[in-house]
Amino acid sequence: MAAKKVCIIGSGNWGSAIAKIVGANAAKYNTFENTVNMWVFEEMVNGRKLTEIINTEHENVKYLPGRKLPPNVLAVPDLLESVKGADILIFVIPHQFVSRVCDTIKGNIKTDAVGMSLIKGVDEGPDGLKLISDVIREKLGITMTVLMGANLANEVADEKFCETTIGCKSKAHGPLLKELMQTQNFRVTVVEEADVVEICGALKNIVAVDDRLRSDILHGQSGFSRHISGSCGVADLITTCYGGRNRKIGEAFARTGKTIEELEKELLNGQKLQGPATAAEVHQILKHKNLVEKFPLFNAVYQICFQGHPVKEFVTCLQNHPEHM
Ligand SMILES: NC(=O)C1=CN([C@@H]2O[C@H](COP(=O)(O)OP(=O)(O)OC[C@H]3O[C@@H](n4cnc5c(N)ncnc54)[C@H](O)[C@@H]3O)[C@@H](O)[C@H]2O)C=CC1
Ligand SMILES: O=C(CO)COP(=O)(O)O
Repeated sequence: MAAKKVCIIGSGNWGSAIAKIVGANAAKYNTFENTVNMWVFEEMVNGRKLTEIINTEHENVKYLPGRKLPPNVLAVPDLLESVKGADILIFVIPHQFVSRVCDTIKGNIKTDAVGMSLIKGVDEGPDGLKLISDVIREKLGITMTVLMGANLANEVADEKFCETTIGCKSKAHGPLLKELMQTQNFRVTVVEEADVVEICGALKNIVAVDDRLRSDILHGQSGFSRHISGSCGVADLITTCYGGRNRKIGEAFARTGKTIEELEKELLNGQKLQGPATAAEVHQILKHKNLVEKFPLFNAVYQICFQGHPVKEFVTCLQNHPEHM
């Protein structure tokens, strides 16, 4: 069987951490072509192109400083060139950019390529909530899988032990993707319920902004029960609430009174928050379905982030939680 060509679409904090793993596994296993393309949204860093820095110093000095990437990870600034001939496409960009990226590569990828989304976020479709993997599947017509878990990019890049969950409906793709992603310190469980895995990853970011751990995510959504104990479930919720960027900005927002945009610029050096945008998207979806009252935590996060409600008002949403009425 011909070796599979892998392309990573994205090179931010998580994209670069994943490139470290994927590059090492591609070099180790004959299943994969040695060179792994990584699409980089080109920018200048200290007067040099980021792609040039990555390809000479093997480090993404802006988004994952201090950690070396394997030399077989090739930074490619041209999106179409990066995906050319790829059998496995790993999508790992902030969710607000996914539609544009898919529109660009549509018709220029292998029709039998398999996609794996590491993107945590949602979109709004005509019937309500739309998964990002569905956006990609619809736009590109390829088989989609997801990988989500309690994974902080810097810790994964530092090879701290953690687990992750691949959601993959196809029995053929599961072992292939596991071989590509698993290391001694990044342990992969493959499950069939890809939708559950993905929705857990997307919604926990809203809770993390709130800087408090609550279980609203689970209310009335019994389909979650099987995987909630996996890495993609409560473990991810806890991890993000303690150590993630959404938590960091949420806390600074409450302390300083600055806007989310100001804090993102000030504290994240180009990295993108997913929680506030997801809160806004979920709010729209719930509003259209007359379900806002059933999700008081999501609503409170939305009102505090976007409607100027005071942070202290958060407790009101718990005092008036439907469960207590
Ligand atoms: N960072 C983390 O610890 C983890 C992140 N994720 C998820 O992975 C996804 C990607 O996150 P990160 O890699 O951390 O990204 P990031 O937060 O570091 O975002 C910065 C990236 O966005 C790119 N970018 C900026 N403007 C762009 C544009 N107009 N079009 C395309 N790309 C543009 C930048 O070049 C950079 O590569 C998100 O959905 C996030 O929730 C999932 C697990 C862990
Ligand atoms: O998804 C993550 C951890 O699993 C990262 O969360 P943040 O985007 O809040 O850093």
